[in-house]
Amino acid sequence: MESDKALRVAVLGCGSVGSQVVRLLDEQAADLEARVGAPVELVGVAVRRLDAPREVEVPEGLLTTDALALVSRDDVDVVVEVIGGIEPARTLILAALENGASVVTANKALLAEDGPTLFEAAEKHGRDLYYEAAVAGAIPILRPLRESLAGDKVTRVLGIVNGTTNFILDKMDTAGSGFAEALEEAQELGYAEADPTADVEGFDAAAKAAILASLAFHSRVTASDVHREGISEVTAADVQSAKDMGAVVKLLAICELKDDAVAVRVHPAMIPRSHPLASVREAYNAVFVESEAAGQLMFYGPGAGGSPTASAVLGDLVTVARNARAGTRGVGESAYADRAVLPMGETRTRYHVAIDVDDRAGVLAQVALAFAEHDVSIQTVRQEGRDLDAQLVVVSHEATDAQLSATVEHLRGMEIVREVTSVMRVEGEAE
Ligand SMILES: NC(=O)C1=CN([C@@H]2O[C@H](COP(=O)(O)OP(=O)(O)OC[C@H]3O[C@@H](n4cnc5c(N)ncnc54)[C@H](O)[C@@H]3O)[C@@H](O)[C@H]2O)C=CC1
Ligand SMILES: N[C@@H](CC=O)C(=O)O
Ligand code: NA
Repeated sequence: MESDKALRVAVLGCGSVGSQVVRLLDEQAADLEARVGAPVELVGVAVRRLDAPREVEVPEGLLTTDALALVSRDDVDVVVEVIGGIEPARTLILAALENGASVVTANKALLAEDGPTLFEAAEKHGRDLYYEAAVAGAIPILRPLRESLAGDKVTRVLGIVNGTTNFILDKMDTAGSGFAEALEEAQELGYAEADPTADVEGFDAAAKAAILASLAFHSRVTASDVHREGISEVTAADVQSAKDMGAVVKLLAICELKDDAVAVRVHPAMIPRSHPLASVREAYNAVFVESEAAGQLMFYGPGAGGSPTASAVLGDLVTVARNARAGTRGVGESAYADRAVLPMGETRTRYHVAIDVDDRAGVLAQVALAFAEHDVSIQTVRQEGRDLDAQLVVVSHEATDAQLSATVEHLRGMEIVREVTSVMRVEGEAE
């Protein structure tokens, strides 16, 4: 790119995020030009259907249904990929890089599945690949990990990284909404993925956890390395059980460095209401980063939605444009540490278990014995009597996940246990 020449941008996909990118490119044109030092010009928008209703008016002549032809044009400097999914997004990004364009993408699914192929292509062709929007929407979290903390040793990343599930859990907790009703609202607000199963079953959060862990621990972590549980099995009883013990249910992504290995997991967990993550409402996200020298850092903001996500895309676009004008590239992949991935069974967690039992003498002792047999120590027990049965709510101390799940299986097989009504991990001490 010559110093006074416009930076020419192609946008792939004009849905929730793409339409807001197109809007901001138009509305902020003067400021973008001043910040980059050259005009930022939209030269094409690839869509699936020319006549589909859109949230933004795309200038005459810019729409095309041939995304491959658009990225293959020799006058495109940057391709913004906001189609999502694996294919054709991967083919289009690789074609763009091969053709000499830099790429800005929000596609966590692709980065978590096949990031190395994209990074290697960017390296090979000497182009930038930026993806701040892929994790926690508008929140600047990848750039801090990649750049600001590059001199520190990150040991843990913990957060709420999926807006849709946080929105649903929040509505279940505060408004008593049903799951389906809350999901529909999240979809209407543009938070959910094209297939909301990706949100609800934790795939989206797992992809983000893989990206966070790769950057934090300088090692390649893919979606398949992440232990994943979604929120489809979180019941109103779990939400109530959490309430009863002064806690709230959140879908957490937890990336930890254990000696030289990494442990990465996504699952619902109960956290105390006094914990900072408990106050993360609606589609907001929050990420805690712990590092040796800096200590604890917290990043908070809108984690989903077209406009917040477009903010992160535009930020990357400005960076890529500045790099291009300076004839340089930003930092590439840093995956020099080839770390093993710790199996979930070896990860240390705590469990909350609610059990319906016969209300008779010795029951509590038998339940305590079941925990002891698996070497799991109990932190608290609460008992509520009913007519002929009782509910015991046990919160364990930390043990391996394998010990804890074996304890639950043991309880399920006991004659005095009528039903295990709620099992959930517990995270975070009250702050
Ligand atoms: N919506 C959000 O809050 C966030 C979304 N993202 C990511 O941003 C990307 C886009 O997400 P959304 O805008 O929400 O999805 P969306 O489903 O609203 O938009 C995607 C658009 O791409 C179009 N498309 C599909 N195949 C195409 C093709 N071959 N050529 C041209 N257009 C095609 C679809 O018709 C649709 O309009 C995804 O990777 C998503 O994971 C990231 C952060 C937040
Ligand atoms: N579907 C995602 C969108 C942002 O990444 C979410 O709900 O967080
Ligand atoms: Na982000």
